[in-house]
Amino acid sequence: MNAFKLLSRSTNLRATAKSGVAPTTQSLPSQGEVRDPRVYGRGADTRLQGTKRKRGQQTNEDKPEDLGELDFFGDASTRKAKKQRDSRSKDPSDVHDDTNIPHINDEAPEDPVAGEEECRQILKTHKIKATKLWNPEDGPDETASKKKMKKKKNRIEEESTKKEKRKRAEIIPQPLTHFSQLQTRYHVHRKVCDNLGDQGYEMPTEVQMGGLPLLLDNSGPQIDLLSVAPTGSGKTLAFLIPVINAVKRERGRAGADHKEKGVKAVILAPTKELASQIVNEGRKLALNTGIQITMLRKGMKIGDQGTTDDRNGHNSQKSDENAEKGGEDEQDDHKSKPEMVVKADVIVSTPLAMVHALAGPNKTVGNLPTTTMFILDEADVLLDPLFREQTLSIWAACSNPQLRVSLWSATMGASIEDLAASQIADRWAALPQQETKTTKRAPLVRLVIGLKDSSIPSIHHKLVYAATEQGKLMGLRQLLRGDPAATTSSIGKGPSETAAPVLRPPFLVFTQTIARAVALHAELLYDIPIEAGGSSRIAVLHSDLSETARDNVMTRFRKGEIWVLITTDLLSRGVDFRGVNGVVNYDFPNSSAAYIHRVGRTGRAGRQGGVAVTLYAKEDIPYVKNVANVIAASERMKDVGQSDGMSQWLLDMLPKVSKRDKQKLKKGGVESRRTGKEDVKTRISTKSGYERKIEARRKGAVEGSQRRAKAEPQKTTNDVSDDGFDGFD
Ligand SMILES: Nc1ncnc2c1ncn2[C@@H]1O[C@H](COP(=O)(O)OP(=O)(O)OP(=O)(O)O)[C@@H](O)[C@H]1O
Repeated sequence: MNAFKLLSRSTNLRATAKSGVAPTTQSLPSQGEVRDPRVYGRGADTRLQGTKRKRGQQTNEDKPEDLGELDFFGDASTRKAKKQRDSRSKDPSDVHDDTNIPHINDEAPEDPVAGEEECRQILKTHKIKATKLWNPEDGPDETASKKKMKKKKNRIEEESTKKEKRKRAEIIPQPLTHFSQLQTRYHVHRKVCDNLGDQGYEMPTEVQMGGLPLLLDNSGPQIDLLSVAPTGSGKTLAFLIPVINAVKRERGRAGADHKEKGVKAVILAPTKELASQIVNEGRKLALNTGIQITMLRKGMKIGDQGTTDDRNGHNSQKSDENAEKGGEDEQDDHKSKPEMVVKADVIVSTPLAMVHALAGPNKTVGNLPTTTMFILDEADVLLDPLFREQTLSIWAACSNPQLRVSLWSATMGASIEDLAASQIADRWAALPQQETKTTKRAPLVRLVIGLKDSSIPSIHHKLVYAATEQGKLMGLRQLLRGDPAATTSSIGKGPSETAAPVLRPPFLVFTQTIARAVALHAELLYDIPIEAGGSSRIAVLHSDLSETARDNVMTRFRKGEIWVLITTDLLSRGVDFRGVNGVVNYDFPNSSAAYIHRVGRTGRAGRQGGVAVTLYAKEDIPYVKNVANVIAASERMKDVGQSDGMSQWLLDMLPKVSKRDKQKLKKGGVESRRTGKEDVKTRISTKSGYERKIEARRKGAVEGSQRRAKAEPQKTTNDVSDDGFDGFD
């Protein structure tokens, strides 16, 4: 099948008829919305049987504190305090808070309250697991004193203390099985629920089923949360709904005239693309609520912030590998722009932009005394050594003792969890005595959806051995042609290779560095026939492009004008393209987490049929096992008969990846592909070494003659150039 047949099928019906390309029977993510956005237990009927309640009737069970029999961590005083808060917020005289106005969703389906056993069953079906990592009932938290243990023997004590302390008690939140329960059960502001309905959201995903009941409270989240949920499973809504509702509730209580100034919530994301996407989602949710959500950009300052000395100092440098790793990309030229003061309820930012916004004169660092919600999206990247100092300095700037923190990612290693837990504990320990007397420390809860740090089971994973760089280029060209052979996995044993799903545009291609993405783009630019749109169908996106150029490429890809987008890990995290049919790892990912996030750009919101093809060469073999293990785990979660299989014998044969190799790979990717380290074998080009040598010689000759021409007096036009160079042939 040639590229024309494949790529023109969606641009010219006649061509399809002529080319006879049968419309694909393979289900594809690009075929539009799916009814069931969940990853696990799809199609399961999660209507709660429980004890029926009359339509519109508010029963005691509605209020969070009335989940007494399920109340997994509040003691009597907490429940009583919540009851007082709730009754206050429902004061009929409170004209600003229209909680009392009949809600649009009063026609909502029955919303029975389920018993613990039924909840447990639903949570099990959808692989939702919530555990408390720390709870006021557990007594003083040793975490803060962890740092005092210095010697090795203490470390052994620490381990046993940590294990003993971590009484991981499973908690059973009442799952949110329909968005209408946001109003009937959690009194989420009507306008927020209307906006959710207007966007067509009906059924909560697993992270929303488990996360929203934990975070929704009329006075704002009452817990700190670590949430690990698969890529494309709706984490953004899971943290935006509680934030917007809490700001709206507070506004209602304070009354519009006395709207308290200052930023109420800070959301951090590792890249501008992701931050911009979160702002868009948030604005759609906050429509007509009066809530301001703004993305912090270079040179912006935050209004109404306090100031503290820059005791911590912070490192605001940018590094190239930072950008490659899906890091942020701000240049340090923010000083050149006039400062714009931002006044918003919710600020979304990359760490660097926020650090610059907080930096004051004479090394003072501003603080955010009114911020009570701090959200880290892609938290494992934000707390990775590359960003850690910036992220922790922003966390420290959130000085409000009522601060609630939530961390979100599809991958969150134990070290990140421990770092977050100790940061929360240390922060509490550092609060002034009078604060801790009047403020109750929040429980720390961990919510895991499915198998932690794994890839969604709906994706078809293919590991293809290409031996050399040239082999990878050939393999990619086969994929462009839609050649089924190109997705024949070297270590998979699909039901039959011909059944192996074919990679269809639009798809993403990931390379290790910006230079390689640019080179690959140049190499493939003319592979797509003019009739199918030619070079306009393929583009490259990386952090060295201007903001305008990046926005333009993102828009064209989202519109479906671009079919193949070559990029670096800049787009591997969080960025949501609903209709991406697949992902090609042209260069091997730097870690299993990078693999999970890259391939997670497809198969989002329950879409089926996504394909992930990973090309690997000889130099990648030492690292393949990590990715193969992720694929094997994902295959095991597939429904019976759906699995593409993973040859266990080959898995066992693959060399184990040493800790040192893992760290080296994570830090800079495969050595021979690093910028400036490439050699003839790994450089991306079909020009042979000989051709490149000739070209370089010619280029040198041209430069030499240009230098001589500048040095000598102008010759008359009929003089023959004495360097014998007569132009390119
Ligand atoms: N309840 C829902 N029903 C249908 N679609 C949903 C629902 N919740 C979220 N989505 C859609 O799912 C897609 C992925 O959502 P989102 O980007 O929040 O995923 P994520 O978990 O943050 O992914 P990642 O781990 O890659 O950041 C988005 O297009 C969003 O509109």
